[in-house]
Formats: sequence, structure tokens, C-alpha cells
Amino acid sequence: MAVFTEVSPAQAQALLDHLELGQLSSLRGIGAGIENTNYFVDCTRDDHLHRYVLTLFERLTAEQLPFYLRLMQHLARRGVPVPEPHADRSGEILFEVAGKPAAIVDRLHGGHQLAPDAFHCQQVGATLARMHLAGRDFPLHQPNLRGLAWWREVVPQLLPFLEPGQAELLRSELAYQEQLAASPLYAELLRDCSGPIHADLFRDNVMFEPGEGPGRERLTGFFDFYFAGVDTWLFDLAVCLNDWCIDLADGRLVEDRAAAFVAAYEGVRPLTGAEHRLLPALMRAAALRFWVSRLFDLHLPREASLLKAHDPRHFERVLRQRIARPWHALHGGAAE
Ligand SMILES: Nc1ncnc2c1ncn2[C@@H]1O[C@H](COP(=O)(O)OP(=O)(O)O)[C@@H](O)[C@H]1O
Ligand SMILES: N[C@@H](CCOP(=O)(O)O)C(=O)O
Repeated sequence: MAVFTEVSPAQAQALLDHLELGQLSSLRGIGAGIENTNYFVDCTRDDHLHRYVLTLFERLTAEQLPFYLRLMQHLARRGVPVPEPHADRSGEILFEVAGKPAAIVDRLHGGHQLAPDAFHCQQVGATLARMHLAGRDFPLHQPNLRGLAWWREVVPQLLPFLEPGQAELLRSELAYQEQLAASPLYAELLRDCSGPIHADLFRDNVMFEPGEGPGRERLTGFFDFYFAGVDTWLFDLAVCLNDWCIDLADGRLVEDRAAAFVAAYEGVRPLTGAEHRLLPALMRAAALRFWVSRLFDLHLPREASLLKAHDPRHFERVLRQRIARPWHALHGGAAE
């Protein structure tokens, strides 16, 4: 069940008319979502088929949405492959459909690559760096709402649900991250190497389509920007490494994939000395972020939440791995 709000063909057509996008030819609810209602919308205009995604926002409000939608628009207009929200004649990109805030964005081609190799990682790494650079002049600001301030607020609420060993790990990692955030090196990162980040660029938020030759799929875009915020670029990279470049069974880093990812990223935007030094610490921060949010969704679900909780144990394992075997991209991926 992922279509939380039904949209009729007439309601979809009314929005297409307003945006002058053409004649509806097909409207299909998308089963995969867990946060929003999504529909594939196909329509014809000038004798051509155009494919869009209509999203009805079930959780985010009309006040919160401009940051995400304007960021997607900004990036798309700078050539970063992300779905562009469609604007009406007055430039508005947020509408109301069936009583919910709604937007129509371009549909990306292809599907997810859930078993990536080094070649997929290179493409995501290079595109991530391009996205970071393209976001530098984005004028809107919203902090990463799942950052240190949020961990500080929710960790005490989570501790009673945990076994002693887990509670100790959560407490000590938060203390480690507090110390890191107060360090001069981190201040340098915030000053020189931060901007809008995706903050949730997992395997299921990137599309690939078949390309020339076997295994040569081509990245077609990043989507699902609804955890985006302003934070360090290195945190975004760390989130990716912890998903694209690990063995999902035990959280171990797969070093050839991680090295390929970082090398491709650095082919577009070389990491600074401070970033190289802080990468292991930020990989811990990125693991902590998703351990905390998964614990939160499991133990303290928001009222009327639509979220289906993911397994928190996975990111507990990832965090333990990152602590036990810090990874330094600088030294050819050698673990300490
Ligand atoms: N712009 C898009 N282009 C192509 N497919 C999309 C697009 N947006 C969403 N989808 C499809 O819809 C599914 C659910 O979208 P997602 O943003 O993950 O929803 P939710 O935020 O509810 O989890 C995705 O897995 C993908 O298959
Ligand atoms: N990637 C997060 C969950 C966010 O869900 P999404 O479907 O909106 O990307 C996790 O794995 O915990």
C-alpha cells in the first residue's frame, strides 16, 4: 500500500492543464513509496509522449517544500540529472491536489541498481561532486534536519529501548561526534566545504538505464530530495560510501568500490586536506545518523506516520565496522 491519497484522472488532468503539459494518457499509482503518494503520469503533447511523476506530499507541509523543490529545479537547470519540478506561468512549482501539497516532476528513465559494482559507484561519485558544485549558489537555506542537533534531542529518548551495550555505543558515539563538531578542523569543513546536500543518496534513490555493452548501465539521475539540507559535502559522501560501498550482510566496507567512488568524486572536486582527515569520522557520523533515525522510527513512530521502519541493527553494524576499521581514502583505502 503506497498510494495513500487517491487521485482521479480528472484531478490529474486539471493540473496538467494548469501547467500546459498536455493530454493525460495514463495515470498509475506507484507501489514503492513509503512517505508520499506517487503516480506515474504519461501525457501527450505535440504528438509526443511525455512522462512525469506526480507526488502528493503526505508528511511535508507547503512551508517546508520550497527548499526541496527549488533545489531540484536549481540543480536540474545547471545540468545535474535530477527530476525538474514543472512550473506554471507564474513560476509556481507547488500545487494542491486532493487536498495535499503536490508537484509534478520529470520521470527519470531506468531503475535502481541494488547490486552496484565499481562502475556504478564511479558514476554516482562523479555526479555527487557535480551536484555539490552546482549547489554552491543555491540561495535558500535549511539545515540538515537529521544532523547533530536532532541526534542530541532524540538519543536520550532512545536509550531506554536499548540493551546496555547498544546504549553505551550510542552515548559514546554521540559524545565523539559532539567533540568532532567542536573541533577547529570541523569548523574549517563547515566554512569551506559545505552547501546543499542530498543526505539520503542510497541505492534506491538513484536510477540507471541499460547502456552500451553488458554491465554498462548509465546513471540517469538522483531523486527523493526530501531529506536534503545544508551540511558538509563530506557528510553526503560518507552517507553514500556507507550504502553503495558496503557488504549489506555485515556492513563491511568493500574497498575497491569505495576507492572507485572517492576517486571519481575527486575527479570532479578534489577533497581538501581537512576532508581527507575527517572522512573516517564522518563515515561514523553517517552511520550514526541512520542508526538513530531507524531507532526513532521503530520505537517512537510519529503520530499518523506512514513510515515502515527499516531495521536499525543494520546501521548499528555499520557503525561498529566504521569504528573498528576506519577507512582513509588517501592511503589507497588501507584500513588503520
Ligand atoms: N522522478 C522519478 N522518476 C522515476 N521514478 C520515480 C521518480 N520519483 C519516484 N519514482 C519512483 O517511485 C518510487 C517511490 O518514490 P520515493 O521518492 O522513494 O517515495 P517515498 O518518498 O514515498 O519513499 C521510487 O522507488 C521510484 O521507482
Ligand atoms: N534511506 C533511509 C530511509 C529513507 O527512506 P526513503 O525511502 O525516503 O529514501 C534508511 O535506509 O534508513
